[in-house]
Amino acid sequence: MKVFTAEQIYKADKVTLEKQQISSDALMERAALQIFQWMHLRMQGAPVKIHLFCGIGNNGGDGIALARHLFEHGYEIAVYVVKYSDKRSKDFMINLDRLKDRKIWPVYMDADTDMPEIHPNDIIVDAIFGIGLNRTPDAWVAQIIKHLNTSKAFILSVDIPSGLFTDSVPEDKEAVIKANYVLSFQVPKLVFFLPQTGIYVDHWEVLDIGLDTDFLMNAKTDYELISKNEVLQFYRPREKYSHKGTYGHALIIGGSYGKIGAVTLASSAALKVGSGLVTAYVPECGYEILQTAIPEVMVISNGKSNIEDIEFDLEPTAVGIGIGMGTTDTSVKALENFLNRNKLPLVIDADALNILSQNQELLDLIPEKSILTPHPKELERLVGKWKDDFEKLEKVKRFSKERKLVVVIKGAHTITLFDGRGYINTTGNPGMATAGSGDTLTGIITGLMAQGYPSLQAAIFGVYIHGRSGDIAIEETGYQALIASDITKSIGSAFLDLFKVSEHERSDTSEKES
Ligand SMILES: NC(=O)C1=CN([C@@H]2O[C@H](COP(=O)(O)OP(=O)(O)OC[C@H]3O[C@@H](n4cnc5c(N)ncnc54)[C@H](O)[C@@H]3O)[C@@H](O)[C@H]2O)[C@@H](O)CC1
Ligand SMILES: Nc1ncnc2c1ncn2[C@@H]1O[C@H](COP(=O)(O)OP(=O)(O)O)[C@@H](O)[C@H]1O
Ligand SMILES: [K+]
Repeated sequence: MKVFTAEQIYKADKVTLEKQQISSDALMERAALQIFQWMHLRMQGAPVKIHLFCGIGNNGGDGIALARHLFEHGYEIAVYVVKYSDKRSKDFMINLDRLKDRKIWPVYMDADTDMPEIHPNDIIVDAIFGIGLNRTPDAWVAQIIKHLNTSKAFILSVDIPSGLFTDSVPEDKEAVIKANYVLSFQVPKLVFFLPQTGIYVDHWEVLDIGLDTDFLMNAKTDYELISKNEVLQFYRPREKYSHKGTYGHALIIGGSYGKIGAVTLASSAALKVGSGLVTAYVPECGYEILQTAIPEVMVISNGKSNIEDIEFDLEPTAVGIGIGMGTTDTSVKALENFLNRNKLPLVIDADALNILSQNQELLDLIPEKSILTPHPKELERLVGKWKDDFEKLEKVKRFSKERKLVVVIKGAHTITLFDGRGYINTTGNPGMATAGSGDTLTGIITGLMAQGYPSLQAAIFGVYIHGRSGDIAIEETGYQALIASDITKSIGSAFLDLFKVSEHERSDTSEKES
């Protein structure tokens, strides 16, 4: 699913009005009806008080139109107009008149109005600001937002939490609605997925308001959301007359005394995603451990106490390097010598990333389309500090484009960047914030590359499968007890899940068939 900028949404809006020959008021009505139906389906007329806080722009207009539908279906409503400006939008006015025609009189709120009483069991509809927010709300509006946030009532935001910009981080962290649910029109917004702004969105859902399909299909976006649909096209089935040689040979290089577990985790994950052969290259201390822990993995030991040189006479189809290998001078030399000889695109993680950060000239030796998988600290060492999440994305985009590398920014929503475009993952959970889960990811991506998945696909698909495996694993373990090897154990279920049809999709099909 594409992620549009605010400009693209306004453009889609304009194109839709022209192509469908409808008024902007009709589009607002569609939007309001969609929200109403969403609420009505869940509430079924429940006698819960609904407080609608509306601004004076089109987001406010949506809220006012929604109030009318709720009223006509017997819901108990209270409508507030937050008068943060005199420039009321045309469609806001049209809908306000419709409300007054039904003898509903909103409470007009300005800097002097007392805060309304809200019971924790009430529902709040937040339609104060939408994607048109262009400066920090005034202090008294921020006060209202704080009041709503502390009310403990369920908050449903229309389109975007009020106070959240679409392209920057809020200055006043308190002046943003913390939404329990956001109903976003047609497309999700980038801010739903970044650590500094995603905290304002507990859950989100897209409502189809019938924007022009051609525009939506053809628009080029900087970001794309990656769910099952997007990765299914990458999946490569197994061939009947294939053999293990068909599925490549993954080589995992890393480990040091006390950190052989990292290589063990990565190697078993590479096997579990289907790599035909997997070899681990480790220092002497890792030899017996690996041979005992995973009988399916072949092991090469350099006979030394650390990764001092990297030499082997096999022909891997993909190499994952860096996990647990340390950053001593000997490891640096070993990496440099290896990079001088290597031609294959690599998966580079952990200590190999740290070595590159400290010896940036080595970056020139990395083959194009290699994959870097930094967590936030490793990323900072690599590209320097950033002011906020937006600057981080721009910095990494530039870095990845200049060097023609795939960069996987790990986090709650891992973002894979390549060639100026970002792919936002939707699987995974906080249970995965646990030792070794990154090593598992390195193994998964290397295992996919070994089978011939092009590097960008291997990264996007690997991140998806890693997160999905974690999601399946917590069904058994819960968040706290999830450990990295549980992720690996669930990789098989994550592959099977790719082809499962959800209840939701099944009912869609049967509706179409009947
Ligand atoms: N294509 C779509 O997605 C549709 C969008 N609609 C709604 O339209 C919204 C956008 O509407 P608008 O462009 O009117 O913008 P908003 O309703 O977000 O904001 C209203 C106006 O307030 C002004 N403003 C911005 N920040 C302010 C501040 N801090 N203090 C005071 N004034 C401020 C701006 O000039 C802005 O135009 C969307 O979020 C959505 O809810 C729907 O009505 C239907 C279709
Ligand atoms: N809160 C979270 N939600 C979803 N995924 C997470 C979360 N925290 C961590 N992860 C995932 O777990 C992995 C952690 O990687 P990393 O920090 O390198 O771990 P380690 O170094 O212990 O192996 C990443 O793939 C990251 O996306
Ligand atoms: K809003």
